[in-house]
Order: sequence, then C-alpha cells, then structure tokens
Amino acid sequence: MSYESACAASAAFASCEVAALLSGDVATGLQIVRRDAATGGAGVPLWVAGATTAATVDAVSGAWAERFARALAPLRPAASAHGDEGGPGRQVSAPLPDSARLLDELGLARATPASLMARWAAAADEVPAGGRALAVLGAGPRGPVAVDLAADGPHLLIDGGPGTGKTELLRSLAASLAAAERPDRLELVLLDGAGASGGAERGEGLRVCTDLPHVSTYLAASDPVRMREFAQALSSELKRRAELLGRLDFVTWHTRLREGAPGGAPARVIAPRSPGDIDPPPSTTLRLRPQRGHQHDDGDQPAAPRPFPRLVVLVDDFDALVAPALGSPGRPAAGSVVRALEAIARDGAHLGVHLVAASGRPDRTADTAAVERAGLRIVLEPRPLGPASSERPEAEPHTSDASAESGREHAPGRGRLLRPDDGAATPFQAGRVTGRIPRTATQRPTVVPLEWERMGDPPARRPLRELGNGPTDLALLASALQRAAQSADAPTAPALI
Ligand SMILES: Nc1ncnc2c1ncn2[C@@H]1O[C@H](COP(=O)(O)OP(=O)(O)OP(=O)(O)O)[C@@H](O)[C@H]1O
Repeated sequence: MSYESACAASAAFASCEVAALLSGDVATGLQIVRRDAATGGAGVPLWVAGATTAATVDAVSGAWAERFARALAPLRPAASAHGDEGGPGRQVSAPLPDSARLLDELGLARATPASLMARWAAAADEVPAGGRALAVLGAGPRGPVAVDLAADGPHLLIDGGPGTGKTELLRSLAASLAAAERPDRLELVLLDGAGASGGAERGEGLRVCTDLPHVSTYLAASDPVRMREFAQALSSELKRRAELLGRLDFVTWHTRLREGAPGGAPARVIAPRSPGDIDPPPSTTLRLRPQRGHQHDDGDQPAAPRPFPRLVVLVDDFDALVAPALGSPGRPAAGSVVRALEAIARDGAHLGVHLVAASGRPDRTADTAAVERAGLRIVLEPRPLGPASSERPEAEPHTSDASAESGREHAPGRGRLLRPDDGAATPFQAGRVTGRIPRTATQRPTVVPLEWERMGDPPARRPLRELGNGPTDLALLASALQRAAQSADAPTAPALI
C-alpha cells in the first residue's frame, strides 16, 4: 500500500494525529507517521513518516490493516475533566441528544456501592489532599461535559428562564458531585430560595436530594428564624475554616497535613462551633446529622488536626433571595442569607467552599458577588416550540443558533457552559436524575440506518423508556451511595444548624 493510498484508503485517518503505516505486498514493515499542521491539496492532511522502519510485524494483508483501522476509528481518548476530549484538531462531534440520563453520562448505569467506592478510591489517588469537586453535567457533542469546581470555579452560576431545568440541574450536580467523592471529603449544603418569595409549594425542590449521604443540611427559605440561624452558621463555618487554615489555603493545608505538617503548618486546633440553644427545627429545615457543636472530642486535650471536607453550597432560586417578593414569609431574613452567600463568593475559594447558585432572573442578581466571582457560568435555553409553530417567539439573546435552527423538541436542560479561559461555550443536554429507572433490561436490540459519513461518530443513545412507577435514578444512586459510605467508613459532616 503506497503512502498516499494509505491516507486516502480510510476516512478513519481524517481524525488521527498519529497513524501506523504498513508497507510491503504482505505488510511487514511498520512505520509511525504523524499528521503535519499543514494540509495537502483538497484538505487532505499531510502525513510525515519517520525515517526508519519502526518494527517488523507479523505478515498482515492490506485488507486486514484497513479492517483494523476502521475498528479503531470510532475510539476516542477518554474524556478529560472538562469533557472536551481529544484536544485541538479533533473535529468529530455528534448532535446533542434530545434527553440524557445522568447515570449513563456518569458511566454508572447500574450504580453499585462497589463502583462508587472504586471512584472514590481513584479520587483519593488523583486528588490526595483536599476533596474532589467534579461534576458531570450531561451529554455534550463529544461525550460527557463536566465541571471541576476546584480547578475551574470556584463558583458556578446557572441562569435560565422558567421551566428551563435549573432545579433538575442542581439536583444532578448534587448527585454527580456525590458520586465523585467520599462524604468525609465533600459536604453538600442545600438551600431552596423560593420560600423567600412564597414559592415553597412549588414542588420538592432540592429536598429530594437529602438522601445523598453527603448532604449535611437542607433549608427551605421560608422561616426567618431558621434562615438567620443558617446565615449565622454559614458565616461561622467560614470563620472557623479561616482560623484553622491560618495563612494557608485549603489544598496547601491538607497537603502539609498529609506530609506530616513540615514546618508545623496545621498547628492550630479550633473547637467546633457551638450553635447555642436552638428550638426543634420546623418542617422547612431538615436536620440531617448531629449538629457541629454537639461533636466533642474525647478528653480535655485538644484533638490533633484532621482533614475536613470541601463544602459546596447549592442554592436554587437565588434571585428570590436577592429580591424577595413583598409579604413573602422569608423576606425579613433573606438579606442575612444573601450576605452569608456573598461571603462565600468572596472568600470561599481559599477556604475550600464553593457556591453553586441558580437564578431565574439574571437582571436581579447581576450586581451580586456570586455573579461577579462565578468562574463558571451555565445558560439554560428556553425550549423551542417545534418546527411548525407559528407562535415561536423572537429568539432570546442566549438561544443558540443550533437550537433555534433545528427547532427540534428536546427536554428541558439544554444549555451552554462558559469557562473563563474558554472563548467558545460548550453546549450540552443536562442529565436527568429524577426520572424513573429506565426499563433497560427489557429493551430489544434496535436496527437503524447508518450514514457512511457518520460511521465514526460515537454510538447514538437509545431513547429512554421510563418505568411508570417505582424508584427514581436519584433514589437508586442515593441508596448505593449510602451503602458505599458505610462500607468505606466515610461519615458525613455534622449539620450546620
Ligand atoms: N434535563 C432534563 N431532562 C428531562 N426533563 C427535565 C430536565 N430538566 C428539567 N426537566 C423537567 O422540566 C420541568 C421543569 O424543570 P425544573 O423545575 O428543573 O425547571 P426550573 O428552571 O427550575 O423551573 P422554575 O423556573 O419554575 O423554577 C420539570 O418537569 C422537570 O422534570
């Protein structure tokens, strides 16, 4: 096979950076060739061969080599934490699916305690000091799209109009963060802000996530007394962390602790915050764990410094807290909660505390520190009304061209992720986590026509068929996480209030 015909033989080579060139009538000479930055005529890539034969291989035919190349062609390097696998020059992308299941995107279709513990063990190897805050959002054009709050954040802001899927995305984020890290290395605090505007009755909100073993505290912002306690507890937690860390940041402190504190870095031991006397919580607050102030170390001696978890505070309806409706039950205390959240936005990065906030009214939240300091932004798009619709409104400024042109019906949760160092936004379909467990076991094989030019694309996702009743994916994951946490002896942080 000549060099040119080897290049032209298979469209598979189009996306390769490096290829093996087999020569001889019955191919035995193996040379490694690299794609040059320049291209030959008609967009054909130039390939640069090494000077010498790299190896002599068992005799294989040209047909065998082509079959082998085609078998390799659909394979892609594993997705990076950013979900933009493949690096520069990789052009292969697939259209976004109309809906996505979070557990599929996480690679946890059958979430088992063993698979979760294996992930947590890998996280401890990859991020030995301080916890991992990595969350898969959903399906992107080149595989799962993920955000790393520790590396890319520290904070994430989600904007989207009514019904665009903000609450579901926050739930998926909570589930995804939990799947990536042990509860003793990652703590989640959940706040439903809608109560501040009298919206507590708008469904379950984030409360459905309270079975995740990582969730220490849940608050619906409708009781001013509890809200003030919550705000005070958050502020105290920041202060406690600041005193504990001294001049070090969260990761450096944990690194020094792991290395036996050379230089005496984590010398301070700060007592857990005492919450004082608090009445039994009303139904708007779930006290999920023993309170922080009720955890005492044995004896009078101060305990040795111990690692403590990253903390992610997830807030739904942040705009309702910033501008609460007149007469709403949470209005009198909304200001104190917002001030505590703003302190996280300003100082959280250094302290291992992250804010993830969803806002339905970006005009109301634009001037907040949460928006100014959000390294990561997600914009969720309004759903198209369908190709034939004459009632289609003027495209909103943040509606993507692709979505507007296709006019295709898709589930809520269609969004774009914007990273600060990344000019282009990454489109994705958010993975749903509160859908019923799909009936995958009874799905028959499907036969679909496959166009030649799409041969190298990742396999199309099957449409989901959900059980009419029964547990949700979230319940399935939460139960597996609970068992994994128990087996791994990974306790949850005590509740804030
Ligand atoms: N990724 C998704 N896949 C499938 N369905 C979704 C997805 N996200 C949301 N939904 C569905 O869309 C509807 C609205 O979702 P959700 O409540 O999360 O939107 P929202 O933006 O928070 O709405 P609101 O502005 O009223 O608070 C719900 O019925 C939900 O189940």
